[in-house]
Amino acid sequence: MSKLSGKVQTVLGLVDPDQLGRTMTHEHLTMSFECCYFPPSPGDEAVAENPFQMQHMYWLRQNQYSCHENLLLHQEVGAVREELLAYRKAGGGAIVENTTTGIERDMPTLKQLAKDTGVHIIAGAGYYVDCTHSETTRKTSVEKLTDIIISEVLHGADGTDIRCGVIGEIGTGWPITDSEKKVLKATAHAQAQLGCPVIIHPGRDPAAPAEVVRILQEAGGDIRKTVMSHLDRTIFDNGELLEFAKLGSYLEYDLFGVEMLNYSYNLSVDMPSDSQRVQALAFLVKEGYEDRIVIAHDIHTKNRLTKFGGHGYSHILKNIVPKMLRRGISQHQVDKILIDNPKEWLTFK
Ligand SMILES: CC(=O)NCCS(=O)(=O)O
Repeated sequence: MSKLSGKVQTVLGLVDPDQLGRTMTHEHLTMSFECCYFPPSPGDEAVAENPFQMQHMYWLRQNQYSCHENLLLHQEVGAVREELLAYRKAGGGAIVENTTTGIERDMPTLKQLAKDTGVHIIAGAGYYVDCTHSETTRKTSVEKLTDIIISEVLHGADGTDIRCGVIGEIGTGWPITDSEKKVLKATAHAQAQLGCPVIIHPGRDPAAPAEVVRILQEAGGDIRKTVMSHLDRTIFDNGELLEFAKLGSYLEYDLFGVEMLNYSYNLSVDMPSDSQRVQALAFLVKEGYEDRIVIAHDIHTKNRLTKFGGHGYSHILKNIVPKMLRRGISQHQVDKILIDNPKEWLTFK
């Protein structure tokens, strides 16, 4: 049995799973999303150059990916520190920081934030989507990628001795590219050796989550210990959702706070509102999946911080939990979603 077994690995070291408390399973505290810049519509260029003004706030909320500066979350460490202190005050205990190689993971800053705020921070190992893979990553074998991921968990990431406690978010698009398939296989191999949690960013197609599960399973991954992220922008039909749920992964609704008319990355998608997200949770609970649901905000742009008029990391605790209770999800079920399920997932086998 490894020394990780039965523990959760935070950036400050191993902790007893009961110490975590309420946990957001998919956030970012410092990262760059420049890789996914989406040019503004003709005529909007001037606003996009100077978006952080009251009269531009609605535009920014609707076009968060069309402004370079908005994508540089790593410039806001001070604001994030304040937010984490507020998150603790609101009853939060832990945050899974999903920034992987390709979107500027910053392990020393995560460690400092954990020290400064008392929030348990669990960092992610592995690689983001194909367009962020370096030439070296593309040429690296599955075996070598597996070794790198394992080393990020056992010894530390990015030349530090600060260790990751989860693999992911592992980025995939649609269709899944060869390089992404290689990373998925390495993820499954590493998970089989470490008994660790995994979290996946699927492509924007209803078939994408199940295809990822198939690849992981074939490579020996543990689907019961895997979170499928971003279901709110990926599977819209309740029948398809139940079909996917049967495969056994954790089901993550992680875009709480995002309400937009046009989803730049897939205009055929109608991004749900927070009310619709709560309806999806209530549906899954009614269908017996209360042990498999996890939730978060996936904050990855500046405009979503309270400093810039956004909802911040405490939105779920302050606003969504009361709404869940009003829509028939019991306090016991809320606690499962926020405390017990993340704890089970994050504990090494
Ligand atoms: C950082 C990240 O991957 N966020 C997800 C954005 S998406 O629009 O839900 O794909």
